[in-house]
Amino acid sequence: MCGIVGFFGPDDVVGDIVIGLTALQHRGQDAAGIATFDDNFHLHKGNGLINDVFKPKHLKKLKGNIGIGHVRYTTQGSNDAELAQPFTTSYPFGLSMVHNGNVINFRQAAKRLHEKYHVLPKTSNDLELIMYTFASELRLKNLDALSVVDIFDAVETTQELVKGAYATITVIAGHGLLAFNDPNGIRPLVMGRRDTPDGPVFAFTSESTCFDYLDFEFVQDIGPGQAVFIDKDFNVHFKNAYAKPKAFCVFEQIYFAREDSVIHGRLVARERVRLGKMLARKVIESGIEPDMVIDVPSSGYFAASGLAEAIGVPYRRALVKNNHMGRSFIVSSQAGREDVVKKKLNPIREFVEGKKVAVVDDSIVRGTTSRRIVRILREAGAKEVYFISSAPPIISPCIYGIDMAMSTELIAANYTEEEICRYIEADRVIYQDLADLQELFAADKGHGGSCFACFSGQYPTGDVTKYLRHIQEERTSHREKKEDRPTETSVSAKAPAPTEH
Ligand SMILES: O=P(O)(O)OC[C@H]1O[C@H](OP(=O)(O)OP(=O)(O)O)[C@H](O)[C@@H]1O
Ligand SMILES: NC(=O)CC[C@H](N)C(=O)O
Ligand SMILES: [Mg+2]
Repeated sequence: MCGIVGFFGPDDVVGDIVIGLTALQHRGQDAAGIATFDDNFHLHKGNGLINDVFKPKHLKKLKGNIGIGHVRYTTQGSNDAELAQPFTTSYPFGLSMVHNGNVINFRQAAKRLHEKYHVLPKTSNDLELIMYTFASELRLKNLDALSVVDIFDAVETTQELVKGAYATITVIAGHGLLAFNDPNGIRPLVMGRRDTPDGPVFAFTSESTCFDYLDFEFVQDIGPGQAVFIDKDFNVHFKNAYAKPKAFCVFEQIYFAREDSVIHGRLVARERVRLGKMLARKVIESGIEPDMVIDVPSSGYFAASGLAEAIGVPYRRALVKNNHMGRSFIVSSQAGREDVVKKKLNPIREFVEGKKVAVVDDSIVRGTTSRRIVRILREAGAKEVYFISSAPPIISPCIYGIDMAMSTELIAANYTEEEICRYIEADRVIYQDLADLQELFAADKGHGGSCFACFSGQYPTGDVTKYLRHIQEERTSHREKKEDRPTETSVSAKAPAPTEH
């Protein structure tokens, strides 16, 4: 996943961009980049967190009243700084683009770029496919009198040709700021506005939490296939939604997005409490009788508190997180993920000693976190440990921007619940039911359609068998080359062989 922002107003926007990106740091930790435009594009990007990449001397050079920013969590190509976003191209007009998501017809789109538009992308970042397809379509218009219709026409052709998930923001130099989403609206993108004495500032960001920090009014979500263009006179133009069914990523609600964001009318924190409450039925049916419910920080908290409330068992924060460690799940190697998990969480012995503990996390993906948590809780004296996931078993790769691209690395795709329970050394593992999750996010409940592909194997963009095969082969050969072989506890190249304890 990545985080994207774009701002356009009467004054320099770099300050807003930095604050916006900082609020989105949970969406990407590999790299960060900002491009602004005054008479020229000013671009700075590099590997690391916002505070590592942007020093005052860089920010000083990022002049202009229009600009975009990106925090990257790699899903295509390498982690090299060269592949960090934004990307820019000088023709037509000068364009700079960022995106969140993942293109799934990479080869076909690259071939078309080469054969039809005579463009050779410089890197293996899928952003180039979106940007050059859009740029090439725009080039076919009358550039002396470019109209909003022309821009939306080029967007629509791009949406037809480029398959997958992509929420995008583009600066069109001298013309304005454009945002558009893929036809299914898989990734989040919201629009906001702040009025100043000198005129309005418009913003597009991955999540609404940015607007709270920046004092912006939320205007609307950018829906499936929708595009919004702010022209140079600050007029706002809309291209309506695409005819495809909306398939918003439900994993954003479960894990990825920040709890204080509102996405498609739903406050993420509230949905997580609901997910926790929904688990009560399964917990009661299982016959376990925990003395306390605890959460796995950071993202297990709201579900844990919901479950505790629903089953009438005290909630305690009994795992302390080292706030200097980021998200483990978005670290790109298994060894790195294990290292983060190890340094990140520490149990409070006095709270758990002699207790039957129900520990709630948002999800079990590769099993790295859950296995470690159960172990440290036992070492701290817990009598029994029940591991409870507010997400259903993740059985299929995500091909839309969350880096769980191979089924071999998904523990639930390869093992039964009993085997997983033995592997993580828990006394019981309980998962959310998929049917309950689908009921909570049903189309008729205001959310308007969700993507459940990682839980159900049903992909909203059609038959993706070829792409899944391609990505499995590519990742496996990449890992073999890097000799990132599985460690004893690793599930990165093949899910673990469950053992008895
Ligand atoms: O089964 P795994 O492969 O370990 O993946 C699942 C874990 O990864 C995420 O946590 P992460 O540490 O990334 O972020 P968080 O601090 O926001 O919970 C998620 O919240 C789970 O705890
Ligand atoms: N997670 C994302 O949204 C990644 C965007 C893009 N595919 C990249 O790797 O840079
Ligand atoms: Mg976690």
